[in-house]
Amino acid sequence: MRQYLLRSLLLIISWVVLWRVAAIMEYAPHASIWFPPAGLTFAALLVMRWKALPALLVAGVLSTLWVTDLYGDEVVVREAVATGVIFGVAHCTPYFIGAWLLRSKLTRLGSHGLASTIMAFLGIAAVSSLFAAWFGTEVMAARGMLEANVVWYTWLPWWIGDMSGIIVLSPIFIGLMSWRYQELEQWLGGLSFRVKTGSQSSFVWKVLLILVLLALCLVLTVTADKDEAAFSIFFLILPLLWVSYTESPLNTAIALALFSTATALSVGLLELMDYAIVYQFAVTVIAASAWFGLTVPALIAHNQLLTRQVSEDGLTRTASREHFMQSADVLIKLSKRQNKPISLIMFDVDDFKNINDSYGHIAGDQALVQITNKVASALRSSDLLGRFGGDEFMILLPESSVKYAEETAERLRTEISKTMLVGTEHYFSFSFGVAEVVSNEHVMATIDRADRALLAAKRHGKNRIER
Ligand SMILES: Nc1nc2c(ncn2[C@@H]2O[C@H](COP(=O)(O)OP(=O)(O)OP(=O)(O)O)[C@@H](O)[C@H]2O)c(=O)[nH]1
Repeated sequence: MRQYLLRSLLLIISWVVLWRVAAIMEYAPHASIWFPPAGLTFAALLVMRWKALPALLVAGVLSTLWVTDLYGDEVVVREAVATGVIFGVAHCTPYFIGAWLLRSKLTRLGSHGLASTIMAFLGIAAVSSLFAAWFGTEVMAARGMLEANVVWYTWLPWWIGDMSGIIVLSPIFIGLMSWRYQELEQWLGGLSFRVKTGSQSSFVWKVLLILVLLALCLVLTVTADKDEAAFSIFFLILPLLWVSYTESPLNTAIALALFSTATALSVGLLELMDYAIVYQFAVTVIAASAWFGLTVPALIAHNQLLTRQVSEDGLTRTASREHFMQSADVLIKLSKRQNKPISLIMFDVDDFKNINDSYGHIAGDQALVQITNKVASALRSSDLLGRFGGDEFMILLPESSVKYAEETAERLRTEISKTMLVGTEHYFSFSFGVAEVVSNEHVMATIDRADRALLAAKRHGKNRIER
């Protein structure tokens, strides 16, 4: 309970402070370039659910009391409190529904849905902020805080301000909260806001570059005083996408927060109110694109993982059978074009079943890993080692005659016969079958001949090489 009260108090203070900061950046009555409290409301409702509502309502009341003071309105405190509660309900209801929808979608998506997570977040942010702006302006008009004839032109910037507040800032608030609410990470679709250790200097340089470019765009707009100059801010999408491709989600969230705060503050300081809507759209569009940018490294990493899973044997990390066949096909064609010999070794662990039976299957697995590591370290980097299945492996030796392949097999046989299964006194032994790829032969035909030679080695007493 104490922890809940402390969290609620922190939420109220943060919300009111952010609201006051946004009020400094107002460019139309009740509409600022971007509205950070909307981002906090959305993040709080997403993470704390209904438990965030009391604190948000209190924050709504406090800000209403303050706004009447800021605008110099003469309002009875009791009336202002009632307005605050109604405003709080109008503000929270759309975000509560939006956060609930996003949360239930995220829990269904699991850990591979980063692109869908981001798409759902952006869509829900746009729709829920639309309703929040509509309800908010209607409440203010109904309570006499906004004249009916200005509702329309207040509503649109309010919407864009709230939307950019959510799109730009909710992720950083969610990130900060995810340090306390660890279960969050499970349903962020692979988005991790954990602080990465290591040098941050390249990130700092990127942020400085973004701020310098932003300053140049703003100076250009002040000097030229033309729409075309104001629109130059959209070029900042490039460095911000660069950040999202190369940095962690937390750093992307920090860069977006700094960029948007600097933009919003500058519009007020440099009196660029005529172009405020351009900056609002720029901040929102750039943030939305940057969030999508985050999916690219995640998709690449996922792709690499899948590629590794299909090209490597899961246990021994040697080439999978499919990958071996594909690579062998290419290597054989290359050798034939260069008129160079290419050979194949098949080998099988002798009496491997005994290892499983005597020491268990886990020890059998470890034996396979130990054996393949040993064999791989004794081969050239151009040789290809693959698992045919069970305890049977194959090696393709480019630029090698059958004689060289036999010598290699003998070297491996001698080496292996001196090797013991870790933790036991069991010495390994292998049988080998060797064959050279003859012209225009498919790799399967060579494998078949090498396999028959291997069977002959087994028949002739094992721990030997046959050709
Ligand atoms: N631990 C473990 N065992 C495996 C794996 N794949 C296959 N095996 C077992 O390996 C054994 C292979 O036996 P065989 O090749 O038929 O016979 P062997 O005991 O090696 O005898 P020879 O080949 O005649 O020397 C079987 O008992 C399989 O169950 C694996 O990935 N891990």
